Amino acid sequence: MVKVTVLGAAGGIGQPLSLLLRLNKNITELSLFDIVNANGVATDLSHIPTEQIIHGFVPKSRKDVSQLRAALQGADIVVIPAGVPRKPGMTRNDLFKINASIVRGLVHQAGVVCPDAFICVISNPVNSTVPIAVEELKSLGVYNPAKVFGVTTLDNLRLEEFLSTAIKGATGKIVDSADLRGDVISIGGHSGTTIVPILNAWARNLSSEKYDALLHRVQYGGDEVVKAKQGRGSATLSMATAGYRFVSSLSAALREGKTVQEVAFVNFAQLPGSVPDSVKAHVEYLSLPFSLNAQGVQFVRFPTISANEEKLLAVAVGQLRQEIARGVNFVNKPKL
Ligand SMILES: NC(=O)c1ccc[n+]([C@@H]2O[C@H](COP(=O)([O-])OP(=O)(O)OC[C@H]3O[C@@H](n4cnc5c(N)ncnc54)[C@H](O)[C@@H]3O)[C@@H](O)[C@H]2O)c1
Ligand SMILES: O=C(O)C[C@H](O)C(=O)O
Repeated sequence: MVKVTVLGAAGGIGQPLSLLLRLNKNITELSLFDIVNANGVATDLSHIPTEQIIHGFVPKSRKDVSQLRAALQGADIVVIPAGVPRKPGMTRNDLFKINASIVRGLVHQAGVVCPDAFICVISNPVNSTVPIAVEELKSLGVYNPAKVFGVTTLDNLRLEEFLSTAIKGATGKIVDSADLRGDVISIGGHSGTTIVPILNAWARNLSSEKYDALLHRVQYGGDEVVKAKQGRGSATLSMATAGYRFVSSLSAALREGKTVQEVAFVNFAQLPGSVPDSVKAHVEYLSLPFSLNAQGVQFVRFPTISANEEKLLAVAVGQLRQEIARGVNFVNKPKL
């Protein structure tokens, strides 16, 4: 049995993500929570014939946590796309003021109700909201580094798709983006220069101009969507696809007992792995590839990277340090 709870299920990401999760046979129960309309979304999805149990939960008042707790009861996986998205001209860090408290409040209840669950944070700024989740779980004494993730899968989807397109443009070769999965990966964080695409031998297909264009597109793919949506939000459908890819991997690990390979933003400091001391000296969090089973992350693998990618990572780490510290301080600031 695998129960998934989506917090923010009625939103632009929440709805298509919930639809995809509704169709996944490894997920036996789907619980949808939002401050608005989660019952409507759950009722709509409940008409799709599957064996899955589905329920929607909406708070009865501003202070009511009973519905959130009911939604979280028995959850194996908690996915959090709750919060505000960007508008043109904003950075992800501009969302901190609102989303930090939302994520902290939701993770607090998850830590109380389902402390063993996998926690998957989608809400931005991921580089700060994940440290917030971690510090909140630490304060409750239920933190398990093997089970808390920032969902950076969209950076990998973008890299696979944009690289496949760039190779076709540069060489005429057709490379199915599915064949790039796992071979090219975005590491680092989830914003601008903190995103570091690792291309392996595929880099040889691109001139330096084409490489620079690809790098910019992967690092600023989010801005491309925000601009195109003209004030009506940020990536939702591609993000739902990305979130689904990540959650379906976790579900397969839980239901089928598989060991899966995934990439996400993790606190690697206490996890077994091959992260070099030169990186560990600066940050405790990075998006990195890892193997995962039903107990969580088993081994974090630091990929082989080129000299140029090393330089990009140094820039990423400098920026990440500040964004991680902002999240940590938000939870640990002294109470006045
Ligand atoms: N990690 C990524 O790669 C990635 C990609 C795209 C978007 N995002 C982020 O995901 C978040 C959501 O984006 P969206 O487009 O779905 O926004 P949206 O506004 O369409 O949906 C957000 C939903 O969250 C709900 N919500 C707000 N406060 C809540 C609370 N306390 N409890 C439960 N639900 C609450 C809202 O009612 C709304 O339905 C944004 O922060 C966005 O920046 C992250
Ligand atoms: O760009 C955003 O604000 C949303 C998301 O983080 C993305 O990468 O598309």
